[in-house]
Amino acid sequence: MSPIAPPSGRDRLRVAIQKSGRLAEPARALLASCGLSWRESRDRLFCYGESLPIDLLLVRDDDIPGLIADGVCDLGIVGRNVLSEQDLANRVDGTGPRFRELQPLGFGGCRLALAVPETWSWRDASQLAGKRIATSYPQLLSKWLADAGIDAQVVLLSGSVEIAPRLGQADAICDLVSSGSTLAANQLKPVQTLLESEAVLAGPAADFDDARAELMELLLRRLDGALRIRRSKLLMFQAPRELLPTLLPLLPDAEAPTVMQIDGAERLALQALCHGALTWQRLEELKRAGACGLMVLPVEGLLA
Ligand SMILES: Nc1ncnc2c1ncn2[C@@H]1O[C@H](COP(=O)(O)OP(=O)(O)OP(=O)(O)O)[C@@H](O)[C@H]1O
Ligand SMILES: O=P(O)(O)OC[C@H]1O[C@H](OP(=O)(O)OP(=O)(O)O)[C@H](O)[C@@H]1O
Ligand SMILES: [Mg+2]
Repeated sequence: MSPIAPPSGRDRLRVAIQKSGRLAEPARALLASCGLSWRESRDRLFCYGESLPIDLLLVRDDDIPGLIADGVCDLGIVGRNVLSEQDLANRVDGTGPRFRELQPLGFGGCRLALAVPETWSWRDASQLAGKRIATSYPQLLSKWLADAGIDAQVVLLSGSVEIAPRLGQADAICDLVSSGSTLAANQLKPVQTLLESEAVLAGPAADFDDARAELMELLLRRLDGALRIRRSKLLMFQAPRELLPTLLPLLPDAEAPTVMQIDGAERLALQALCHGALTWQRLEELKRAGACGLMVLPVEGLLA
């Protein structure tokens, strides 16, 4: 029997991820950091789970919600933008909800935004009334327009949406934005965010009632740990003892630091596990407040 046939025994978990594209490598790397390893099929479409009974199916990202809904896959890693669009479509045609978001995964960040030509002077969304808006996300756009009480025409395009105003196909667009450089290159400006997106773990609307429930719990627990480690950094620095009350409030998302005395009692060496973003700005603030020898180290493992 081919390993890609729909699973008959329900003692393995099948996770769909993007075969190639923006989410492919980060999805695989995240699952590998949860201790999963696989043996790849010759056609590179299926990866058999070796360390755990969790297999991968490598597909187009747009197919992932449908594969979950049809029970071909148990879970999937896909952008919230794709999941929400297909969820709305299912709700509109009366077949949904058929899947749900289980866990945001912290990569593939972007937003679905309305953008208009740079030459427009933008006041508010009522300016879109009667206009044509090009998008690959007709459900999300139509719902947003309906909620805002705006009557506009949705023009469906499957790609290269940003060029539509220049080609005279549309007056405005609604597409994914990350750095904003594609909009700028097409003389467009973002004016309204419809959805903040990132890659998410998706699963079926109903809970599993067999061995997959336990496997899913295990995967969610490991994902939670792996994501926490990714966000965590170990910060080390030295400071005069009397500056401690000034420095500690600059570490709001740190656990209680380990404090060691050096040079008698006057100088301290500190190490703090920080769970938020340790930006350059934050490090500069600490330095200005008297910390020196600042060092940020990645965390490889955490066991509370
Ligand atoms: N500019 C961006 N920055 C960050 N994330 C993005 C960006 N554009 C898209 N994404 C996210 O990555 C997902 C996959 O994008 P990609 O361009 O690889 O998709 P695709 O071309 O539809 O791939 P496929 O061939 O699998 O259908 C998007 O659905 C979105 O969630
Ligand atoms: O704000 P930016 O950083 O410029 O990113 C936004 C662009 O990225 C995505 O396209 P992608 O590069 O994946 O091309 P494609 O969708 O046409 O394949 C998206 O559809 C936008 O066009
Ligand atoms: Mg796609």
